[in-house]
Amino acid sequence: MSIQKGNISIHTENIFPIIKKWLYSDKDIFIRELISNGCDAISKYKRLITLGEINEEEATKYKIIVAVNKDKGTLSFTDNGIGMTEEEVQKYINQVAFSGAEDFFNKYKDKMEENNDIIGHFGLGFYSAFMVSKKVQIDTLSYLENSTPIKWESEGGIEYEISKSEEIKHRGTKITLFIDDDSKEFLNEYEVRKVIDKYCSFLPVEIYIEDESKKEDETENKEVTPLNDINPLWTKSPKDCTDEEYKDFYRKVFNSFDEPLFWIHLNVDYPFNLKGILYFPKLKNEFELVEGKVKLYNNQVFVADNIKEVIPEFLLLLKGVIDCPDLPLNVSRSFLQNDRDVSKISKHIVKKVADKLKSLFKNEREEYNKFWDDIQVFIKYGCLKDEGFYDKIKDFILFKNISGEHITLKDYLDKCKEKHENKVFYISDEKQQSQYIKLFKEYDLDAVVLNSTIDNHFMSFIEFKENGVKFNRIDSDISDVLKEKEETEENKENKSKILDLFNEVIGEKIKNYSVESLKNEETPAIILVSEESRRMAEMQTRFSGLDLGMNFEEEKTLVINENNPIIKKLVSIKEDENKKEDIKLICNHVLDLALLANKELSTDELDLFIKRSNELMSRAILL
Ligand SMILES: Nc1ncnc2c1ncn2[C@@H]1O[C@H](COP(=O)(O)OP(=O)(O)OP(=O)(O)O)[C@@H](O)[C@H]1O
Repeated sequence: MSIQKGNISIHTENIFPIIKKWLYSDKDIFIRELISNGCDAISKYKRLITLGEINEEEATKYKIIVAVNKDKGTLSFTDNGIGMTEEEVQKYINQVAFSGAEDFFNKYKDKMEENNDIIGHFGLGFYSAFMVSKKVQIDTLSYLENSTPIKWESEGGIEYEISKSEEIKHRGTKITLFIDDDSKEFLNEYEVRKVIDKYCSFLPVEIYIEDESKKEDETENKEVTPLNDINPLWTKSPKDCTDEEYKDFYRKVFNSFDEPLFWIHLNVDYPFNLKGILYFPKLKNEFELVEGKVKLYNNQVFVADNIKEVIPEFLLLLKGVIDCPDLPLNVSRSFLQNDRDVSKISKHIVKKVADKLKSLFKNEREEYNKFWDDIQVFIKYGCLKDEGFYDKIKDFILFKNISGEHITLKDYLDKCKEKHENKVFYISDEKQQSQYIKLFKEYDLDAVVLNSTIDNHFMSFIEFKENGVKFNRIDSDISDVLKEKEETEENKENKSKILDLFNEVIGEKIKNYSVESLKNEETPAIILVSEESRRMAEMQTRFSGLDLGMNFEEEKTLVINENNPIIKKLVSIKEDENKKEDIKLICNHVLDLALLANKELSTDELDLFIKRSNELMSRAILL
């Protein structure tokens, strides 16, 4: 055949330098594009065999070979797929591939200054080869009988030359890139491997890498294994996968040493195609949350991590892989945002997650209880982000109670209905509130542990969603709950004596006083803080510097235990003039001990407390 020359039909002469500059940050995608093209060519060939159009050659091993050659400055991609005839090169390379580049340019030329995260999702296909090459050469031989091997060459992507190829002897295509001086990293086998690992780890055709500049003896005894896994676990049917396989896959894909708690294998054929595995990792602390990663694939080709248009934001705390062949993933993100199928997929994923939680709750409750501490932050976050998710899983939300059991809100409310209807008592700090927990146990009351940062929001959210339900911290006003018996006249009189005494000695330092007969005689008094005032005060601290219009202080009640021997004694010596000083010291000390058990004392309060303790000791010994 004679040599043909031509001009690629590109109207915008300077399109290439612009695209090249613009694509700079994502330029490694050309490797993904060229390998995917090879993979497509092999799939097309296989399809023709299935259709009976061609007879399968014996023992064909379909593969793509990526070869770096530092000496020649080339990087090549060879496949044994369908190949191209001269007409096809004219049509697909000169017209299709280049019109793709032109479309790209036209579509985004107005957005040149915007961020460039759409670039990786726009399939520039074959044209992307020019991002790193000064010259690109195609050698191809079509599967059709008596085809002529074709060589296509272009420097700079504007002009091309077609001639007969001397290089290619077998069916398939070899794309050779003569790497530009500013892209020399792609002549490094290790660098190329890294990019293949990133994008092509699960491509359905085996990929091999060779370094042609290495001497024969350097490569001789090396075991040749493909770089990718052509049958990743998500492509298998869930019933054929073992737990060990799921865990291995997790460790391999996410380079994690930890074990996932459980996983969901997504396998949808209708109304859209979706396959994938979502793992629930152990999330011991809230700061780890940012590490989640959901990798999105399009027919086993990696597209991007964490595309929030497809995967609801809160699920990005999980780790996983999603393969959506139906998604137009090579278009811009703004397109994805407005695509109805995309939002359907996202809803479907949320539903599957909810179904899995339900099934664990119903069928593996013991295990579910164990997982709860690890997944609770994720679930609560999900509920806050997506009310629909909350509605689906609200009956499977667990609360750990003071006996260490995991119960649902309904369990709790049913159990406590008689004593405090619709009121949920909670513990925000088990150590600090231990005195109150003890008290609750003595009274056979229950409280739940809600001690992570997200719990404050979560409680308000449940109060908003579940009409009438109120959360009260365990040290909030519990006097009603503690009241056990009817008051007698004698009782009342005694109470008012105690109240008078404390009012007189301590006065307005404490807003409210109350006297109760607590079961445990040892404790002289406890402090209770009104739930509302505490929430307001906390909000004020959180938004410190913000003027909320008034100054919120915690509203405290000192609950004095009339059963305590010290309190009893105080009442009996109340009128004794000689004991006035002792009474004052002890009343103040009772208050400080109660405050101390509730929260740390302020510096001034602590100062006074220490002074008084010393005085009390010296009085006990010296008087
Ligand atoms: N290795 C190959 N073997 C056979 N045909 C190829 C090969 N590479 C490219 N082609 C042909 O050239 C066409 C254009 O390729 P290009 O990568 O630009 O676009 P595409 O693959 O169709 O779409 P995309 O933009 O998603 O990559 C392909 O559709 C295919 O017909």
